[in-house]
Amino acid sequence: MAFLEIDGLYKSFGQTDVLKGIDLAVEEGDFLVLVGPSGCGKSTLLNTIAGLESVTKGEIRIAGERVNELKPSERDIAMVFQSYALYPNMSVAKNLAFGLEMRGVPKEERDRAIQEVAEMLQIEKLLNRRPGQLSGGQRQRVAMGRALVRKPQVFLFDEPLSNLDAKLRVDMRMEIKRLHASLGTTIVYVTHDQIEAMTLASTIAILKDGILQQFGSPDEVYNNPSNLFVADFMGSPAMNLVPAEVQKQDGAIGVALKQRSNGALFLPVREGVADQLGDWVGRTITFGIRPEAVTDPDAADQKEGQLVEATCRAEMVEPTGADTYVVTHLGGKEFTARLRANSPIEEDGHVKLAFNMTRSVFFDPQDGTRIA
Ligand SMILES: Nc1ncnc2c1ncn2[C@@H]1O[C@H](COP(=O)(O)OP(=O)(O)OP(=O)(O)O)[C@@H](O)[C@H]1O
Repeated sequence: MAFLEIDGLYKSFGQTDVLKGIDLAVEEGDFLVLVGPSGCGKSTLLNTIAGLESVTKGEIRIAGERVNELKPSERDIAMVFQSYALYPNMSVAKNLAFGLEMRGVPKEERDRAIQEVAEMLQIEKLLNRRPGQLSGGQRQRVAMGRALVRKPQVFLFDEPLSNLDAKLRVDMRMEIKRLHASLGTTIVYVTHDQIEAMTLASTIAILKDGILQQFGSPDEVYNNPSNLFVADFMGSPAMNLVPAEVQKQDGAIGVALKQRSNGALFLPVREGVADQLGDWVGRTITFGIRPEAVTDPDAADQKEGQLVEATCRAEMVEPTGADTYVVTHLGGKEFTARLRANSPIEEDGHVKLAFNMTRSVFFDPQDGTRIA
């Protein structure tokens, strides 16, 4: 029995079906991130777990107990909202204490809990201020503190970092990760930011139009996407996903990617994939490979793979400091390779690339299902 279980969950608002049969289960101490584009139903799912929205059909269980009929206050959860939802007229200390006071926790115990949490979040010096006298990052800490003092069974976070600037987001992200590591409490966290999802999650649930697309570890969803949507959604810069014709050349099955100038680049597929692509010879599929799997032929992380080398035209070169992104044109689309910072690019703009076919994926272009 998992700690948090969601079985066949449906949620409709009037005629609008928002969640369409969600099944998932996480263990105690897991960090589950719900990710997906705007409007896919992430917040609605979180709100049903919190008890802020009723369930149309299906069941939610926490620690084996059905919670569908329980009020939010009876579920032993604490939620942190994007808007922080602090009481503007109360000091930080009072904001932290309020929930405990409502539950009748004695003053001494309250003070101890507040002190502990304030230290943990480094907000001891702010306890007498009001929310209006705090920066965005400090408000966010207080909002987290208010959830932490309650020591709930589950924390729910709804896009807690989206009002912060880029640098602060990264800092707070690390802080949340550290807190989770030290507290070990189960977390369900909503974001539309796939980098946040990758860095925080022990398990990721990717939603689209109220349907779960994939449920797995960050490594699984990144390296083994179950469909075209997940492949495209996860990763920045995005996976290269281009049309390619499956061909048989000299007995080898491979994909042919149209080049801008001269014909097509033929990439034989990795071992074990040829069988799955057999039925597709002569037809077009969607070929996917991440930019970091198209790189310098002698790059260290390429050693393990089945490499196919080719010379391509660098149409755009983007040095980022740590790496250099080279954009070429394959399959009629822009195609990005990630090279070392100092990789040689020939004077006529050509560059030698190694395609690590061990890391390639193949999709049905009609319905986006994974072929291999
Ligand atoms: N109370 C409501 N009544 C009617 N429709 C609603 C209600 N709440 C949400 N919806 C609709 O449900 C869909 C999912 O909304 P939800 O807020 O869960 O999406 P989300 O994935 O969290 O999006 P975002 O990232 O933009 O916050 C949207 O189309 C939204 O308009």
